[in-house]
Amino acid sequence: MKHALELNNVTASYGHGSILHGIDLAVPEGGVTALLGANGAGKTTTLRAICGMIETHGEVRLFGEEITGKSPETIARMGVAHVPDGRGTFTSLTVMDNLRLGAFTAKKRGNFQRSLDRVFDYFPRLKERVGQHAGTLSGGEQQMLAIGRALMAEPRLILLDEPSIGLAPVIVKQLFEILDQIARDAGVSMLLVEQNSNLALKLASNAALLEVGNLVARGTAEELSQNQEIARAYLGDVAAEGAGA
Ligand SMILES: Nc1ncnc2c1ncn2[C@@H]1O[C@H](COP(=O)(O)OP(=O)(O)OP(=O)(O)O)[C@@H](O)[C@H]1O
Repeated sequence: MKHALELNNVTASYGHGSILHGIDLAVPEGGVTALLGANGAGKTTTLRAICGMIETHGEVRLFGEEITGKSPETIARMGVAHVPDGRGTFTSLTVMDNLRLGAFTAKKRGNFQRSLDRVFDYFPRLKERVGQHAGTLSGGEQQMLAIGRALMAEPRLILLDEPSIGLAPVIVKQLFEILDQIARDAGVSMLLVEQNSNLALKLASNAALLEVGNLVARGTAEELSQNQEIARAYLGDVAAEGAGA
């Protein structure tokens, strides 16, 4: 199987003591992989390590090419788009200007209008609000904008950090349907960090579980859903009753 992303024995730190203790992880090309784990397990840190934002050792490969130690700008230009937790949109800029900034790394490779049309197809709400300041959007709209901005870069891999956080269940449902659509037809691979494990495992084809900086389980989303121990710890009682029964 071809991999969009591979992490081999990756350690990462914020300067004192390692947070990731030698993790191995793979994201198959064209699929969604969920990275699960409790608060503080190191999920966000893993995404930052992939993006080149923190000190990282071991081997990070993007479509086979080693990117360990490269700058965040280089990694972005190589096709990685990061949608951070907290969304990271520029609140004082309009929706359109945020989308323009997203296209910055795609200038040579892409077609601005085609990308914009595609983003508006996925998120018609953004088209209705092109002139509005991002800071005045609802939480769901801001998340749409963050994902739309990532798509403007025409990425090969999107790293999504807790897209569901702070959103009402009905908005989360809509958002995940669109993510599913994007994964199916945009030819992009995704690594999805989510606290909402049930939701993540429905969208993902593969999943991995982090516990305090160690990767303790990997497999298909179905395998992880069926694992009784994981179901008890991360998926709630109902799932635990169903798993392994
Ligand atoms: N900028 C930082 N400087 C120092 N330590 C940090 C920094 N950011 C995170 N950490 C530490 O790294 C560990 C992993 O944090 P991380 O944010 O990666 O976890 P997480 O799995 O994403 O958790 P959550 O689901 O709560 O966001 C935590 O112990 C945290 O305190």
